[in-house]
Amino acid sequence: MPEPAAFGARLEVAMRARGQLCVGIDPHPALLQAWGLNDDAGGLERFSLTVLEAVGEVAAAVKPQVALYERHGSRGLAVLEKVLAEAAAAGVLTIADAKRGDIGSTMAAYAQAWLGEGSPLAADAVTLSPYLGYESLRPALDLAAQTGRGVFILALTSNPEGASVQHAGGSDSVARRIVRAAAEDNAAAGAAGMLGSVGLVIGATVGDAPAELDLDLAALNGPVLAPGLGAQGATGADLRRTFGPAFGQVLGTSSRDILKAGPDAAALREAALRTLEMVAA
Ligand SMILES: O=c1ccn([C@@H]2O[C@H](COP(=O)(O)O)[C@@H](O)[C@H]2O)c(=O)[nH]1
Repeated sequence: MPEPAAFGARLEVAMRARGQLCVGIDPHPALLQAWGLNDDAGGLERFSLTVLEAVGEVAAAVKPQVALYERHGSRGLAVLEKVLAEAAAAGVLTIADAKRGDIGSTMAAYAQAWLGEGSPLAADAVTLSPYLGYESLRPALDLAAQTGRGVFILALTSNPEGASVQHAGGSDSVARRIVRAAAEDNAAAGAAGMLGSVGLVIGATVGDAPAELDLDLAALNGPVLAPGLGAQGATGADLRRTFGPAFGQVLGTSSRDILKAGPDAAALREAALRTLEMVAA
């Protein structure tokens, strides 16, 4: 069977084959120190490539946290370019956690950077913030569709402060409108029986909010990236309770809880496998 081209289909195939786990690559200064690495570009590279080597064959995707590369300036971004290229060569999907969002003309430039063919920072998917208006993301939605890449749009974030914005609006909350808009984009693209490439971010920590806000995740027909496993306190049982029948669309994600097992690659891999078991249980 030829490899499906669109991101949603590629992610669905990876989740079926490997399970529903994305490992976050978050080179926090404290983790670099705990691994005996310098808080510089060299440390960043060693950290990131070790994580990739350890989990690249067991995770459905990896998610570099862009902020933690940006804090090292151009050298950090050069490391991120290398990590994205090595992940592609290793056959693991990449989600750049950049949370980009701006007016349309600037959004087009962000889209070219993270989703453009031949861009040194292009990932398989990027996280986007819709809080300048869902339609302001259109350049990224269009380019992702053209290049077979994907997006994850913040709907209900894992941090407690998110609710003040995302739950607002009564029975037709902000989050509900974002879910509906993403569903319409996936429906318009027609994913031929596979997940669409417009995904959402809904934290593993949000409890009953999807049901309380009447989010129609079946109609989304797209992937849901669920950060918050481990360090933020959420478990595999939380994922099942929060997402119910939509659990099959969910890609749980964990960073610090797995990364603290390093620098030994075998220990990192074991930590990822334990998290995978917890998600699957
Ligand atoms: O709602 C969100 C959106 C993104 N994140 C990001 O995921 C990781 C979580 O790291 P942990 O160490 O597993 O807590 C981090 O990069 C966040 O920026 C999120 O947590 N919540």
